[in-house]
This record gives sequence, structure tokens and C-alpha cells, in this order.
Amino acid sequence: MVDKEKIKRAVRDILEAIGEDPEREGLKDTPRRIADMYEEIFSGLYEDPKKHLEIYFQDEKHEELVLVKDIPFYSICEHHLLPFFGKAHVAYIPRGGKLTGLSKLARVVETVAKRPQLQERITKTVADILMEQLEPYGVIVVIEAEHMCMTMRGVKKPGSKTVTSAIRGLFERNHASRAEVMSLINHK
Ligand SMILES: Nc1nc2c(ncn2[C@@H]2O[C@H](COP(=O)(O)OP(=O)(O)OP(=O)(O)O)[C@@H](O)[C@H]2O)c(=O)[nH]1
Ligand SMILES: [Zn+2]
Repeated sequence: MVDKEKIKRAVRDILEAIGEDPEREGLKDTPRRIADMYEEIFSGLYEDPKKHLEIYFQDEKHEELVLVKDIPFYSICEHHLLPFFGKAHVAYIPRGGKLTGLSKLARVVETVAKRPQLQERITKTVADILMEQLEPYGVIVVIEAEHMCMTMRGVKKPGSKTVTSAIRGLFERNHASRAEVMSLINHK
């Protein structure tokens, strides 16, 4: 678990360092609020995302595409500790009855996102975990996100979107299947 006392001390220090008074009414509970918030938004550091994929529906013989798209997610960029957020799209073709619950795909995204992250690493990690746990024919993960570190500061490009993808298994070779998934993702 996160060390809340340490976070509180650090936030107090930051407030002082920017020239604020950590004792003033509006700020006096801020270190505690941030410690509670960090516990929540970094909870993925203390969870193994694989655990969501341990149980599957063995009796179902579905070996066709499953796509859960537009999964909203929020993460924190590890360079600036500012939010980045958007949508994840997760597709796989199950093999040998290893079909997971649809919500579990969203749970994997959530657990991986709740850490100091890079968008590329979330994308790759989700794809690799699915490949490892479900041993499907293939996986595609596409993530589109807006990075606050690129909008409210720095280069200041509000509205710019970063799109990352990870392609595994059959989709690496089969261009038609890959194109089908991409068109389903892009179809609003
Ligand atoms: N590849 C990648 N880069 C990211 C992600 N989130 C933030 N960044 C980038 O990380 C880089 C850090 O660059 P630095 O030059 O070390 O930091 P900086 O001086 O704050 O950079 P600027 O944002 O350009 O002002 C920036 O280009 C960010 O846009 C991400 O998820 N993936
Ligand atoms: Zn950043």
C-alpha cells in the first residue's frame, strides 16, 4: 500500500516550495486528500492484472472475434504526474474455450492504467497479459488518449490525440482480420 504519511509530508513540502501556506483553511487538508487520492489512482501498483483473467467460460466454443471498444480509462503520465485519459479498445479471438468475461477486459485495462504510466506501456502490457493468460489466436489493443502534459502545459496542443496499438498472434499475419477489427473500432 502507498505510504500515506510520506505523501502527506511531501505534499506539505511542495505547497511550501511553491510559496503557499499549507496551514491556510483551503489547504490544510490537502495533503490528506492527495494521500487518499494517490491510494486510489495508483492502486494498480498493488494488484496483479492477470488475476482478472483466471476464470474463463470453458464450455463456450466461440472461436470468433470478441471486441470491447470505447473502454474509458484514466492514467497518470510518469513524466509529469499529470493525467492522460481516453478510450481503450480490446479485441481477441479466443481459442479452446478460453473465453473471459467482457468486464474482465475492462478490469485489466483499469488495473494497468492505475500506475504511473506511458501510453505505449499500457497498450503493450494489456496485449501481453491477454496473450499469456488466455492463449488466444490473436489480440489487438488500441488506445487513444489526450495527455494533460501536452495540453495544459509544455507544447500546449489541446485536442491532440495519441493513438497506440499492440498487435499479437494471428493479427500480425492476417491483414484482413486486422483491418476488420480496425474498421469495427473506427465505426462510431
Ligand atoms: N512516449 C510517451 N511519451 C509521453 C507520454 N506521456 C508523456 N510523454 C512525453 O514525455 C516527454 C518528456 O519529455 P522531456 O523533454 O523529458 O520533458 P519536458 O521538458 O517536460 O517536455 P515537454 O512536454 O516537451 O515540455 C514529453 O515529450 C511528453 O510529451 C507517453 O505516454 N508516452
Ligand atoms: Zn507527461
